[in-house]
Amino acid sequence: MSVSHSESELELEPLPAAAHLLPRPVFDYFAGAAANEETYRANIRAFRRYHFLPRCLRPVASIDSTTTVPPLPTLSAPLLVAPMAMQCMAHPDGELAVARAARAERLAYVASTFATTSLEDIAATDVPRLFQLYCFSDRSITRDLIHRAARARYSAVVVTVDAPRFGRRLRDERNAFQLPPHLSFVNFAHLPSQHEKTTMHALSCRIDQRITFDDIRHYVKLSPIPIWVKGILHPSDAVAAIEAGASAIVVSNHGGRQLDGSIPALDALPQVVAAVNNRVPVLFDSGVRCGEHVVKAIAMGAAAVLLGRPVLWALVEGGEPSVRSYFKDIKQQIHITMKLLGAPSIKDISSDLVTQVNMSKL
Ligand SMILES: Cc1cc2nc3c(=O)[nH]c(=O)nc-3n(C[C@H](O)[C@H](O)[C@H](O)COP(=O)(O)O)c2cc1C
Ligand SMILES: CCCCC(=O)C(=O)O
Repeated sequence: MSVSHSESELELEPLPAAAHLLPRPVFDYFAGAAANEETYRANIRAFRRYHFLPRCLRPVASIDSTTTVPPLPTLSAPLLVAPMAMQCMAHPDGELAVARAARAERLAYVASTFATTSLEDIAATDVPRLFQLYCFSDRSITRDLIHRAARARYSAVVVTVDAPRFGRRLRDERNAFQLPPHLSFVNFAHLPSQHEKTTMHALSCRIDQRITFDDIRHYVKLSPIPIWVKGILHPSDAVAAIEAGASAIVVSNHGGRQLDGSIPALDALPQVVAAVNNRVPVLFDSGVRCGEHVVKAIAMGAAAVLLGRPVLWALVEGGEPSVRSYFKDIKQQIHITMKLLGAPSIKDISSDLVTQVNMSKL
């Protein structure tokens, strides 16, 4: 029997309640991905191809999921909130609600360059924090953002390298998606042009399409705080980023929002981990939907995982309390998974505890 496209989508990821609470163009911006959204779906499906190979009779009465990814303070679990733009479209409290929930649960927050709350106001929540940076052709803007992040005591700057331009997002094109008029890109409040402060296209046109690893080297020298690189899939790029001075790598395909047809991020992880060879922490995002996914990524070499869209759905549903209860839920899922896997601490989640299904035998 043939399954209709929408039924197979629902099996992959049930439609979040947020779908009914948001204006269609906003929901589509959050949920959507590039072109045919194949990579988006493949990211989530990839987790089904890796299975746990649990160990038994190990002492699991107490589970410790605390994790340290320098230079962040110790986290209660290996979880960060992925940088996601324009969170005030999801809820009036936007970035502040998510940051406060993360702080309460001792998780870290990555603030987007294109946030609708200033990086200084996010810092005032005192959440363990990183600042995600898009590099602009006008280098004074980029330098200014780095120095502001350092002054606001962000632990590191996370440079996104998979978006020299934004992906071909057909839903946004169809909806002529724009930031709603009551919001603006407040990190750019000082720019003279009102148009640029409020128009996604105008700002994104300013992203530097010529940056190379030499520029990463340049920003590493210039930055008072460490530089991480987000959006790596190719192992050679991971090595080049480390040689340029990156202190951590985030394996990600931007949740399928950039190059459709890219490898599922989970499939890219083991080779990057092997190439990095413990020189710096490797983090992971794209398609993580539950605690079991987090533990699989850790077993495959990730030091920690960034949570994307599910955080937005919780934010839409009920602001800070809903985000906090989402964090509690996923931490509980991680604890149960670790217990049943026979891995009482994060360092016990070794690579032999996950095995890839041999597709030819299925
Ligand atoms: C609505 C939305 C906005 C995003 N904005 C940014 C951003 O400003 N900077 C960035 O580096 N990544 C951004 N991302 C990508 C996320 O950081 C992350 O890589 C992605 O959400 C992971 O995929 P998942 O949500 O399917 O798990 C965004 C993702 C979404 C869904
Ligand atoms: C203009 C904001 C774009 C943020 C982004 O990276 C994304 O939507 O994926």
